[in-house]
Amino acid sequence: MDRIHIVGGAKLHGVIPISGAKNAALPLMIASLLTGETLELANVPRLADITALLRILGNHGVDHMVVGKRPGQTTETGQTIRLTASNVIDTTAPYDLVSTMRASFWVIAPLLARFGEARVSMPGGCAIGTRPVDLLLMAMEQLGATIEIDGGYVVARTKNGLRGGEIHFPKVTVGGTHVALMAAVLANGTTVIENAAREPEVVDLAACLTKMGARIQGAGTPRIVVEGVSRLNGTRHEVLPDRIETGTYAMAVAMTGGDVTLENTRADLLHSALDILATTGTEVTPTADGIRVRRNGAGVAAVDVTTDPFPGFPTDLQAQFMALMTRARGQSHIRETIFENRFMHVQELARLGARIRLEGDLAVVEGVDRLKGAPVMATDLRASVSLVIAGLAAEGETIINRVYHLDRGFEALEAKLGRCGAEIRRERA
Ligand SMILES: CC(=O)N[C@H]1[C@@H](OP(=O)(O)OP(=O)(O)OC[C@H]2O[C@@H](n3ccc(=O)[nH]c3=O)[C@H](O)[C@@H]2O)O[C@H](CO)[C@@H](O)[C@@H]1O
Ligand SMILES: C=C(OP(=O)(O)O)C(=O)O
Repeated sequence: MDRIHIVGGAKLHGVIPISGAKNAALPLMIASLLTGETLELANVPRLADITALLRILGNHGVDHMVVGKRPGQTTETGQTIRLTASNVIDTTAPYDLVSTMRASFWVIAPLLARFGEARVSMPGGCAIGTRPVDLLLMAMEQLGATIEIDGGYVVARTKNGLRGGEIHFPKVTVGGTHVALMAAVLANGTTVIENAAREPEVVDLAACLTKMGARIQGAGTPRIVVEGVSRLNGTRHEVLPDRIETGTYAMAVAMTGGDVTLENTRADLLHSALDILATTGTEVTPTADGIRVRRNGAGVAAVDVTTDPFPGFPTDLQAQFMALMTRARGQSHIRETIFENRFMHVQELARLGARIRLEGDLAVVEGVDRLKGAPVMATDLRASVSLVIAGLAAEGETIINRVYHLDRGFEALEAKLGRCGAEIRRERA
C-alpha cells in the first residue's frame, strides 16, 4: 500500500488550485440517473470516490465519457464528464460496489423516482459513527414509496409513481436532503422539505436539477419546496469549488506559517471556518478568485470550536483544526456535534506528541511547543489529512499509512503541497 513521507518544518509559499467539490460532484453524477439525456459535468475532481461512483453508475447502464484535454488545461484542471442514462438496465446497486462509499447509497432516489424500484446495499463510507439511513428512508416513504430491508439491501418501490408530500427532518441531514430532492423532482405534486440541509453542495445540486427542468425553491434555506415535473432534460453544470479542500490548505498554511493563495475557490463557502482561522492570528483575505492565507512570526492562538451544520463550522474540518490546535498557545476545546465517533485522529496525533484529552463529544487540546515525526495511520479521510497537517509542522519524518483514504478526497495532494515548498513524497507500494 502507498505511503506518504513528510519531513516537517518548511513554511508554505505559493499558489494552490482548489479542485471541484467531491461532495457536490457525487450527488450531481447521481442526478444523471433522473434523465435519459446527457448530463455534462465540468470541474469534476480526479478522486477515487469519483471512479468508484462511475463504476456503480456503469453497472446500472449509465454510459460515461471523459472529455479530453483542451487548450490551457493541465492534468490537474478538473475533468469534464458526460453521463447518459438512456438505457438503465439494472436498478440494483450491489454490496461490493456500494460498501466503500456513503454517497453511493443515494442512487436509490433517482432510480426509484424514474423507474419505480431500486435495490441498493446499505452504505459504507468513513468510519465516523453509526451513520443510519432511517431519515433517507423516511423521506422516500413520505413520497409514497414502500421500503423493505432484504439481505442487507434496501428495496424501495412505488406502484404508480411517487407523489408529493411533507418531509420534516428531525435533524439536519445532507444525504437526506439530497435524496429528498432527487425523489421529489419527478414526483406527482408538490413536496415541502422542512429542516433541510443548507450546505453549498445541496444548493449546487438544486441549481443543476433546476437547469434540468426541475422546479425547486428555497435551496440554501431550511425550507425547500419542489413542484414535481414529469420528465427532466440534460444540461451542463460546473461543480462548485471544494470548501473542505480549501479549509484544509488554509489550516496547513496556518500551521506551517507562510503565504499561500488558494485559487478557484470562494470565501463565502466557508465563512465560519475562515472566521475561526482569523481569530487564531492567521491573516485571511478574499481575492478575486480565491483566498490568500498568511501567517508570519507569532504562533497561533488557541480557539474553541463547535461543529454544526452549514453555515456552522463543518465537521469535515474538525480533524484538520485539531491538528492546528496541537501547536497553539494554550488550551482549545473542540466539540463534535454531528458524528458520535469522529475523534479517531486523536490517538494518531498523540503519536506525534500532541496532548489531547477526550471527554465525550469534547476534545481538550493543550498546545505543545513542538511535534515530532512518527509513523501514523488513520481510518478516515479527514483524519488522514489532519495527520498531513501535523506532519508538515513536526520535526523530522512523518510516514502516513493507508493513503487510500486521502486519495478518496484530496486531488494531487503531494503535488499541491510540494509546489509550495513542503517536503512531501509518495512511496508507491
Ligand atoms: C458524501 C458526503 O457529502 N458526505 C458528507 C455528508 O455525509 P452524510 O450525508 O452521510 O451526513 P448527514 O448530514 O446525513 O449526517 C448528519 C447526522 O445525521 C445522522 N443521520 C443521517 C441520516 C439518517 O438517515 N439518520 C441519521 O441519524 C448522521 O448519523 C449524522 O449524525 O454530510 C456530512 C455532514 O456534513 C459530512 O461530514 C460528509 O462528508
Ligand atoms: C465523511 C466523508 O465522506 P463520506 O460521507 O463519503 O464518508 C467526507 O467527505 O469527509
